[in-house]
Amino acid sequence: MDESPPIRGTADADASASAARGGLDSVMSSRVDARPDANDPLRSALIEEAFRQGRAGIPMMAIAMLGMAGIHWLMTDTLIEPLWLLAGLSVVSLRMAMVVLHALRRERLSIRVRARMFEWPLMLNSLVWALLPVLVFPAAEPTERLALITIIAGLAGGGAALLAPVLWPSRIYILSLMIPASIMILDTPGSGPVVFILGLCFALAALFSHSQARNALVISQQRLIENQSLLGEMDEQRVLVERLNQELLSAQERLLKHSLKLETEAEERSARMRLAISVIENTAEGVMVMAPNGIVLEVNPAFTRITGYASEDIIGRSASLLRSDRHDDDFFDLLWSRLRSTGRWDGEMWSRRSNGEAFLERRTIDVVRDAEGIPTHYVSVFNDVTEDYHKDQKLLHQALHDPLTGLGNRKLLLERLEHGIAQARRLFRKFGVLILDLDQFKAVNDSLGHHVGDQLLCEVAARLEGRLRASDTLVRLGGDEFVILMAGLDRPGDAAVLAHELLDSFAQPFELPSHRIHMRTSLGIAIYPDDGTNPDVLMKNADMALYAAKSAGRNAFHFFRPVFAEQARRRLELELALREAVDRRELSLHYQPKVAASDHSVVGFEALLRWNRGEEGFVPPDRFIPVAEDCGLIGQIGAWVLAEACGQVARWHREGHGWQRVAINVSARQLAHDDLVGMIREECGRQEISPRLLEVEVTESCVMANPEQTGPILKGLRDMGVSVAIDDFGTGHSSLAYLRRLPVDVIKIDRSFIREAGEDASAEAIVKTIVDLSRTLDMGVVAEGVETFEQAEMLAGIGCGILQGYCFARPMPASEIERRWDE
Ligand SMILES: Nc1nc2c(ncn2[C@@H]2O[C@@H]3COP(=O)(O)O[C@H]4[C@@H](O)[C@H](n5cnc6c(=O)[nH]c(N)nc65)O[C@@H]4COP(=O)(O)O[C@H]3[C@H]2O)c(=O)[nH]1
Repeated sequence: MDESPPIRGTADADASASAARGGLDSVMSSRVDARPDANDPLRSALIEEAFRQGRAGIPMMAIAMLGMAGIHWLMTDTLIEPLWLLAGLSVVSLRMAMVVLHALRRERLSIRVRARMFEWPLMLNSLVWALLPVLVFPAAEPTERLALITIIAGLAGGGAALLAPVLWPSRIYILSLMIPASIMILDTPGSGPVVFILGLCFALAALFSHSQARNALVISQQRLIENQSLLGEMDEQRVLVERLNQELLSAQERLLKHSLKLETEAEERSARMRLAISVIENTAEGVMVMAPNGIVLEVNPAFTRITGYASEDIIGRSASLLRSDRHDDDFFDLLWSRLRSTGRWDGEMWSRRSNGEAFLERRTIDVVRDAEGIPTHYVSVFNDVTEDYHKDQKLLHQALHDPLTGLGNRKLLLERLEHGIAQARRLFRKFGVLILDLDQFKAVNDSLGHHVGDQLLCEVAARLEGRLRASDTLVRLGGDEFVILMAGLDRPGDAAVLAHELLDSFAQPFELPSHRIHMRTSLGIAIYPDDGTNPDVLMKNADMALYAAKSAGRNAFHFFRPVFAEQARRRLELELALREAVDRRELSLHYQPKVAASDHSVVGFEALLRWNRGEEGFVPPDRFIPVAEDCGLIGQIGAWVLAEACGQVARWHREGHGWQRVAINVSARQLAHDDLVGMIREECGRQEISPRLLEVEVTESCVMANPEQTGPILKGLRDMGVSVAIDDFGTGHSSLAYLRRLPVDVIKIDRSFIREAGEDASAEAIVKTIVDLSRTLDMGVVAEGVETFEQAEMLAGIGCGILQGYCFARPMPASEIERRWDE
């Protein structure tokens, strides 16, 4: 068989059809399938058509066979016809089986197999038909032959149409029917040659009509295929279009969603933008946006509020307009280099407002860059911290300065000391520390009130400051203590010069709004590095020098001497021992009688404190009482003295000695700090003795230092019945006006006057004056330190009623008193 025409696309379908119409050759060249797996839709369609037409032709074929065999068999009654019929029907069955098989398995079979399934049974069928004339004609009658050939011709004609889908098997089929029959009829008498020729002609006509039918079928199949292909393509296009439509729809949907999202985002962005703008507009911090060249592009209202520049005054101008002269170029170089390297600068800087006023701002500058990282803007956010700065400065000043005088305080002193020492060490210079303490300042404070005391301190501070160099430092340590640091000393003598000047400056009284006050001062001086190389040691040594100056009689200055340290050490030792002495009961009271000048009878006793340190013997009260006063032990000791003396008075009274008063000594500190009146009342209550049996001796200097404070206390004592005596009278500077007003019962003339009275007429005159004074003031008078009978006589002569002294008895323990006076 020839090659079947290739399947053409839609574009050349018409050309293919005309080619098919154009000639038998082209049609003949179409065959069912020459290649095993050729994917040939035309061939496939022709095979399909062949099977389809076969479904109608094959039953007809079976009927024709039955008819032919039946007719002839009835006439001849031989076995040939049944056998032929059997063979024929077998072939027909085979073809039918192929038809069914094809219908069922068509999809899985190749075109070639499908073609063979149709062609080969057809060839067998052709053979069966070719045998029929050969088997039947020799014995058949002429009419019978004519009838058979007519039927055969009919079958051949029908096959020409029905077998149009296949080419050569159809032609073989037609020729197999017509050629044997025509040949076998040739010897038929009469009509044989004519029928022979007619049979050949019919065979040719059948072949021709088969070609025509096939040609038409091929063309129609091709068109059908083309149409189907077109339909398929159309379907594909439609599917494609639908898919595209779907994609378009979903793209539209996505686009819609995206645009909605973009719209939402744009709305959100614009809302955020509005919010950001409103934040920037309303923030308390100044905001300034600058171009990379420093030109201001935008500012917010806070900027205007802080700097005073309205936006129209600053926008378009250089930000350097705000620059103050408080930073040098190095500052700004550092700022820009930090900004360039890190993208941000933050810190504090001084800027200038539009009115020229400098202000401190805490500023952050950020670099804004584009996608390529090139700076496009600088955004500066700042707030005015000038007020905070001034507050901090004020706090710092407060932390380092004395609020009353405005001078530096202890903290500043330590800072300056450290700095001064470091500097002196570096420059190999000396450095002076002068501690200054006002003499009797407490008296001013107590007598005139703290307000006046404060005024005095301010005046003192101002006077001291006026005497110092700028390089010196003056601080107030607290109370009435001042410290001067003298930097850059060449020799210690320079400090002495200043000390002299300062002492001299105190010669003039201080004029306060309501008072004129004479005030003196004492100074202690320590020199770096001679007297110490660290602040603590220098301060301690200067303090010791001050103590020495005060001990030496005040209104003086002292340089530190190592001996002071030794004295201080001993003092400290004494203090520690005294603390233990109280616990160890090393303290005791001795009693010295007071006698009547008239008959030397005992009228009372003075209780005098004794400290027996065992192996070291008795420590004089003059040594340890100032220590007890300084270290605060005097309160505890005084309470013990009071209790002990009251207890002794109670015992003596219980024992019926009948002695009168016992005097106890009370220090200035006890008067100032303890509730003396309450203590005595309580103690008398506890011992069940009358306060009238007690006398309190207070030194004249203590009373006169602060008569306003001591006056009420003494009055309280007197109101209770306690007798009040002024001790060491004549040594202090008693104001007669005060003395008159003070609630005093007894004046004790200091023993120094008594001692001198016998030798010095003026001393005797003083004693007489005091005695007269006491009489005038209606006070008792006691002469202490009476050592001789001459003194006793003289005192009795001038009217001194009571005498006390070694002349009569030394201070002695209570047991000794009892033993001597009981005798
Ligand atoms: N040269 C000489 N001295 C005589 C004579 N008669 C008495 N004295 C001494 O004179 C001092 C009198 O006491 P004061 O003037 O109150 O002076 C006392 C007093 O101010 C203080 N004192 C003594 N005991 C106490 C006490 O318990 N409390 C307080 N706060 N001070 C006391 O210690 C000072 C010294 O006391 P004392 O050493 O006991 O010295 C006593 C006494 O022993 C004499 O004829 N010649």
